[in-house]
Amino acid sequence: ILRRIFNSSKPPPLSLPPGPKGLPLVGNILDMPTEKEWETFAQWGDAFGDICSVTVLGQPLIILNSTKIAVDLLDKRSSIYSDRPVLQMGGELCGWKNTLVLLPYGDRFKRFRKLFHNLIGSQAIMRQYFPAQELESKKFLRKVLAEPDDLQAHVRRLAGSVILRISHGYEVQEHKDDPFVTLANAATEQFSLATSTGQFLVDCIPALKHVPDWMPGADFKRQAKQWAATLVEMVEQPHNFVKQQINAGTAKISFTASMLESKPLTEEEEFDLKWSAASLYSGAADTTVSAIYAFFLAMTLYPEVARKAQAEIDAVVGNDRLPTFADRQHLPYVDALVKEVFRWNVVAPLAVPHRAAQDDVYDGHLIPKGSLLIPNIWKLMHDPRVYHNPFEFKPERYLADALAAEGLGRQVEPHPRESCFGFGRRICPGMHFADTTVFASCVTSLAVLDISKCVERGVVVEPVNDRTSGTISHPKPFKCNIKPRSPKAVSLIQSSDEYF
Ligand code: HEM
Repeated sequence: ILRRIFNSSKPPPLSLPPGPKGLPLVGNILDMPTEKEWETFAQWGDAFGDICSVTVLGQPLIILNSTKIAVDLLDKRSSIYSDRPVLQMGGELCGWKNTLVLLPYGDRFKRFRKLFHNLIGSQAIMRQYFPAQELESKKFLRKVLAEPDDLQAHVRRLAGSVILRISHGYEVQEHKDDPFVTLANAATEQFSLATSTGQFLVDCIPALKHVPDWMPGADFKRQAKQWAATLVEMVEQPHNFVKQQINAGTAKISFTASMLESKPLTEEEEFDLKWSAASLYSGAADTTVSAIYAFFLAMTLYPEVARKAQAEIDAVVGNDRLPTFADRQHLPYVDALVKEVFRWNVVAPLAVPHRAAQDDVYDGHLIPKGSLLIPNIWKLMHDPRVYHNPFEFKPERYLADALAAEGLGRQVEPHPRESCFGFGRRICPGMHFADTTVFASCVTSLAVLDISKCVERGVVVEPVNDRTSGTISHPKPFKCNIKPRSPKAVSLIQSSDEYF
C-alpha cells in the first residue's frame, strides 16, 4: 500500500512520442528507410499515431503525420520550432549552410526572409512578373512542339528562365544547354541528395567529417568536395555576370543589379547578396520542374481531366489568343487542376526538418531541445481521412458545384497550399511564385497541346508513374505523346513574342 501511495504522488516521467522500439545506443538506425522515407514514416504514423518518433544515435526525430499537429507545433509554436538542424553533409561539407533553406534562425535568416518577402512575398507583388512568366511559357510551348521528346529539358529551361531574369536579369539561351540552367540543375540535384534524411552517416556521427579523404569509407568526403565546387560555381557565376554587365552599362533590372548599384556594399553585404540570390533560384529551379513535369504526367494518365480543362479554356478564352493570368478567375476548373498538381505530386515530401530550440511538451509527450521535427507532407497530401481516393488525380475535389453534381454529399477538400509549402516562419517564401509559374505553364499547355499516351507498334505504352527519392522528389522519366491541338494552335505558339 505504501509503495502505491508513494508512486501515485509522483507524475510519471514524460517520454518521447511513441515509435518503433530501437536498439541500445544506436536506437532506430537499422529501421531507417533508405528510399521514399515518407512511405515508411506514414506506416509508423498508422501504427503509433500522428505524432511518433524514432531516435538515431541519440538524435530524436519527431515525425508529424497530420496537418493539425504540424500547425499546432510548427505554426502556433513557431518561436520554438523555426531553427534548422546543422546538416553535416549538405550544410557543412557541401556548403548549403549559407543558403536560406539551412540558415539557423537569427538575424541573417531574418534579413534573407525580408529580401525574399519584398521581391516575391505576395500575390500582389507577383503581378509585375506576369508578363515574363507568360512570355517564357510561350517560348516553352515552342520548344515542346519542336522537340516533344525532350520535355524534361524544356521544363528545366522554363523553370530556370523566369527566376534567373528576376534574380540576375539573365536571359536564358535558346538552346538546351544554357550554362546557368545546367549549373542550377546539377547543384539542386546534389542538394536533394546531400540533405536527404538519414542518407549519410556523417549526419548522425559528426566526428566522421574529420576523417582524412583517403581513408576507406571516406567516399562521402570526396563526393562532398565535388558538390561544394558545383555550388560555389552556381553562386559565383551569375553574380559575376551581373557585375560585368554593370561595368559594361548593359545590366538589366534584377534583384542582384539593383542591390549592387544602390550603394557600395561591404564584404558581408555582398556575401549575403550572392547567397540570397542563389537561394532564390536554387529554391525555384528544381521544385517547379517537378511540379510542371508532373502536370504532363497527370494529363497523360487522366485524359478526361485535360479534356474538361480544355473545354473550359475554349469557352472562356476562345481560340484566337493564349490564356493569360487575367483569365484565371474565370477558369475555376483549371485553377482546381493546378491545386491538384501540387497535392498529387508532392515536391518536398518531408519538407526540411525544423529544430526544437528548447524542451517542449505536446499531448503529454516530451519533445526535447534539439529534436528534429519532420512534417510528412506526402502523408498530409495523401491522407484518406482528408482526401477521398488520395492517389487519384481529381480537380473536382476542390469544387463545390462539381461535388454537388456527383450527389455523394462530399465536402470540398482542403487547399493543398495549407500544407504543401511547409509551416510557420520557415514556410516556403516562393509559394506565390511557384503557384503562378505552374499556372502559366499548365493553362497555356492545355490551350494548345494534346497530351496522350504513346502508342508503339500499335501498343499503348503506359507511362511510368513513380517518384524519385530525395529532399525534392520528381516523377521518374516517362513517355507521352504531345501534339498541337490544331493549326491555329501552332500559329498562336509561333506568333511574335510581344508581352501579351
Ligand atoms: C512546387 C513548388 C514548391 C514547393 C512545393 C515548395 C515547398 C517548400 C517546402 C515544403 C519548404 C520547407 C518549408 C518548411 O521548412 O516548413 C520550402 C522552403 C523553401 N522554398 Fe520552396 N517550394 C516550391 C517552390 C519554391 C520557389 C519557386 C522558390 C523561390 C522562388 C522557393 C524557395 C524556397 C526557400 C528559399 C526555402 C527555404 C525557406 C526557409 O528555410 O526559411 N521554393 N519550400
